[in-house]
Amino acid sequence: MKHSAARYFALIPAAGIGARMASGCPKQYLPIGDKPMLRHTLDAFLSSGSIAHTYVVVSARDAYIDAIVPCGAASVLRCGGASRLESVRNALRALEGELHEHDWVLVHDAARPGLNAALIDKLIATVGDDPVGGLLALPVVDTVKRSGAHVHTVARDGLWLAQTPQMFRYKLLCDALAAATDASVITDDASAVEALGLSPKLVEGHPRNLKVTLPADIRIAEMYLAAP
Ligand SMILES: Nc1ccn([C@@H]2O[C@H](COP(=O)(O)OP(=O)(O)OP(=O)(O)O)[C@@H](O)[C@H]2O)c(=O)n1
Ligand SMILES: C[C@](O)(CO)[C@H](O)COP(=O)(O)O
Repeated sequence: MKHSAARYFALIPAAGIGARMASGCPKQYLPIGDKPMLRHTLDAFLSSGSIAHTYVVVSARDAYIDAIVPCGAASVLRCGGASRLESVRNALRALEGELHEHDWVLVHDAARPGLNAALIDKLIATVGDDPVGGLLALPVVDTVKRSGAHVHTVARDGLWLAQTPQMFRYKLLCDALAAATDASVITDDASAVEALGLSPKLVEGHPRNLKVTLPADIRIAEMYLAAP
């Protein structure tokens, strides 16, 4: 349920280099169908009536973003860091004084262009006024193996694959990320909140909201984005 007094802001970390994609430019600027990946992601928030404003965080040297963001449609924060954690933390610091402590922040990977307004509204409605927050995620459907000296199966009951957006109130998210030290362990916003002993709500997302990480993911994203 969306609360009329609540305000919802989107924060899109887009300061990565896409090393695993191994393309000529940062993957968030690769074309998917008729427009760059990041533009698809941005348009999902611009098409949602629930989002008061969208912020995109990029590296200080980013040479692509100005051609992507329609004038005034979103705010570009040139404070990207060496990790996703640092980029989000830097962006939250840059928004101090602009966001109120109870404002909701939906952090969403630029690399997940399949997001749509329906998934955004589902997350907002399902989280409601939860005291912690929540994230889109998918229940694991395959059998999971852990590699090592003796390969073994991990029980998949209760296992989910985290997606984004991950939504938390501004102050809680700032506090959680300020306390986070190891970007190799804190690989999403929810894990920083969990490290405080809190339990975010898991909201079932959709396979279309995949993270475009490897070259083969481009075709999958194109398929989903070609369908209305
Ligand atoms: N220093 C970083 C690293 C990542 N990201 C963003 O976090 C999201 C998820 O990260 P990932 O898919 O890993 O993107 P990259 O880090 O660019 O990919 P790779 O790990 O292959 O380099 C992406 O939208 C990416 O732009 C970011 O804002 N700042
Ligand atoms: C935030 C995330 O997309 C949730 O699954 C994921 O942790 C990002 O990982 P990456 O290594 O930064 O792509």
